[in-house]
Amino acid sequence: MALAVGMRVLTRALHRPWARGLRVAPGRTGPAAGGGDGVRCFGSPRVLVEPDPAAGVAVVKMRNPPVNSFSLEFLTELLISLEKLENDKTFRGIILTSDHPGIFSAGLDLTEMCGRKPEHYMEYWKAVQEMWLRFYLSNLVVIAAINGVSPAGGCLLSLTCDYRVLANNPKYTIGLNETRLGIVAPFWFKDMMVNTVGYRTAERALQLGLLFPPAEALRVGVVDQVVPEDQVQSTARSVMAQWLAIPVCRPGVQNQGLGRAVLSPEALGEAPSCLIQPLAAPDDPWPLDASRQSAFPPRGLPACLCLQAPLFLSLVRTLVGFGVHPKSKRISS
Ligand SMILES: CC/C=C\CCC/C=C/C(=O)SCCNC(=O)CCNC(=O)[C@H](O)C(C)(C)COP(=O)(O)OP(=O)(O)OC[C@H]1O[C@@H](n2cnc3c(N)ncnc32)[C@H](O)[C@@H]1OP(=O)(O)O
Repeated sequence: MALAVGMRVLTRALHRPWARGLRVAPGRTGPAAGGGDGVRCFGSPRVLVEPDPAAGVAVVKMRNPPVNSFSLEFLTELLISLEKLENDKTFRGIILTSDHPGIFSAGLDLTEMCGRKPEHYMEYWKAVQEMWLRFYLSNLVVIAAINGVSPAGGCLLSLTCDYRVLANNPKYTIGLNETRLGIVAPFWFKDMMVNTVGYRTAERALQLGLLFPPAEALRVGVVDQVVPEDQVQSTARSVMAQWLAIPVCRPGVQNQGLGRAVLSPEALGEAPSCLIQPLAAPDDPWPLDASRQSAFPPRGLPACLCLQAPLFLSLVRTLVGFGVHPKSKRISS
């Protein structure tokens, strides 16, 4: 199904350039409607923040219809909300969830990744990386209350969190399914999965592009807890309370070298530039660019999903050389 949707979206974007960027999220700008106990919600058109200052927690709800895909606008608003909360000493934790139960996030916005100018790909890719790094390195405790399907980038976002609670609905699958779309998960997606579920499970999951239903997701460890749908929020709240009872939870874990394992001190220093380069060097248009599709057309894949040589190398590195990337060595050491 994901493959079919991916193709549909890409084809549509290539043929209807006028439609790009027109998905407007409904909702309020500036301060939003009042929350419970007289506390005001705030946020932006695509991200709603429901603060609970007494608990030191804010619920961050993604609302970028129809599927909470990571458009550039959405990523920007999400990061601004995160920064606001980080800069406000009232808050020590956030619960990340979707405002549309049924879909946590469809991941990267496929319409951002084709038919655009190279500068756009650079900007978009930087925003994706920024999202990953900022959530992964946040000084706030982040709990994912996953109330819907969560493929690819949606899964990545939840992997940046300290704890994942998934609603027990067989439709709510989660995983890195990129290979099913004929694209490859960047090595840092892979590293996040390796850190979470271990090497062999991650290897198989990425190669086959597996989307795990709840029971399976729990078994392999992609999520930490599976609960009835109506208990996702309350469970996330109690987990948060547990974390916040630890005086220095996030920094403490980092100092012990337990969490945030992908980002060793060296990796942190070099992350932004070294991550951008492999996929979007200035003279190397985005691999999905329709104008450069002929170099590597794997049989059975539509032209718009064909990989270019640099991406192909990256694919080989991920699939065949799983674990030989320098960053993987850092993880296992
Ligand atoms: C070369 C690239 C290099 C590196 C990138 C690698 C990393 C990539 C990471 C990613 O995240 S890629 C994106 C992967 N995402 C998916 O595979 C999800 C695809 N979507 C779905 O499976 C389903 O849409 C769904 C999320 C399960 C929801 O299903 P539902 O039946 O509820 O809705 P429907 O399929 O009808 O979709 C509604 C609407 O939304 C559009 N859509 C869906 N996904 C995306 C998306 N990722 N980006 C942009 N738009 C998306 C879909 O086309 C429909 O639009 P329409 O109503 O106008 O037809």
